[in-house]
Amino acid sequence: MSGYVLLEDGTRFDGDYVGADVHATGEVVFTTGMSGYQESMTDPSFAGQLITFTYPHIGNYGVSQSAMESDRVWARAAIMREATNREDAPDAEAGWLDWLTDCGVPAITGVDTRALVMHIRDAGAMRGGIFPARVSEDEARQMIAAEPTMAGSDFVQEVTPETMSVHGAANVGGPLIVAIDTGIKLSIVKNFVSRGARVELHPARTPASELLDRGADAFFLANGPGDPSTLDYVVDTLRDLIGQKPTFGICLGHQLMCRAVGLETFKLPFGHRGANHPVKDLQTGKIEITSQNHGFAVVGPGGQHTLDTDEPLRWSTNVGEAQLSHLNLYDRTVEGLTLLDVPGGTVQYHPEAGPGPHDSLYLFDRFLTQIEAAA
Ligand SMILES: NC(=O)CC[C@H](N)C(=O)O
Repeated sequence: MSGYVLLEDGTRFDGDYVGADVHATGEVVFTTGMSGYQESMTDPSFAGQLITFTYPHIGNYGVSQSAMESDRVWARAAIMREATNREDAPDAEAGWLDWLTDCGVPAITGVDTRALVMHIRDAGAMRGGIFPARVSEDEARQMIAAEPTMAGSDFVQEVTPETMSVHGAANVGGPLIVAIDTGIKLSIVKNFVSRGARVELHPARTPASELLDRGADAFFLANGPGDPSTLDYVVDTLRDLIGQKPTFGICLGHQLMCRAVGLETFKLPFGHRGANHPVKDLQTGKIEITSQNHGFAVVGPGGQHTLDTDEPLRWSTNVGEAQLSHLNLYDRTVEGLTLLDVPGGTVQYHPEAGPGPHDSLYLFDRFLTQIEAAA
């Protein structure tokens, strides 16, 4: 069956409709990861977005339960150059296209993804959709226009759980990490649990007083979808938590912690999504190849979107001194923050690497050591 991708600026790409026979609208973004298609589709940070895969052949090792980053697909659609439903790969429990269909998620193949990505690179990520050919371009345009823009949208409301859940065994004797679940990836939870920690995931609107009453050894701020500037309710909570116990934030959590200590966020033109982003640790000078998935970033302490220095800038905040810890070497945006007077830090990238290189797993060990030292 034929179908097409339409962007809000009228750009159209034709292809073959696969997966569920329904249309999808949202923000059209691209990821350069060469693997991890299932992890990306089930990462709650992709809520509200259609993923264009730059890797030209998707589905070649199937899907499996162990690659789920949450209990469902959050991305609204997959846009691909070529797709396969291969079911006989060593770890495959199902074929990629059968799985998308069962999950009710539409997808399109045969798309000139190179041209689509170059267009988004030049024009910026924008609203768009995929549609079966029976939907007229006029109807499609109206559906796209009815979609809220990503800037200004709070998608955390959509992905945050209604009730608290606990992960990891109580009898291991490890620390209790109390997390605000703005859409956490399961591989982050697994990284904490495999290091002996217990993790509580709390709904995003849980008041600080309740979180402080949990007897936490540390607080954690998760990844998640949408525009960080809409999440004042989490930032306010955080201001009460930072300084009480070691606090670590990843991606959306980094953006919210940076906001809590006085920095602002802005929308990147087309975002960072992939598993090959070089990041410099400003203290050691070491470069990590990182996994990334974000459309917003933190404005530097001097008000710059991109930093013209490799110095670990320091400035004072409401919780004492802070220091820039990491820098993106592609576009020189802020990649991390260390709090110097209270135990805490953040990274914009994904050390859990689900999917991606394992260069940054040390950050989980470092956090656990920090928790131990503060106990
Ligand atoms: N992976 C994430 O946590 C993404 C954070 C935020 N939604 C952004 O796009 O910048």
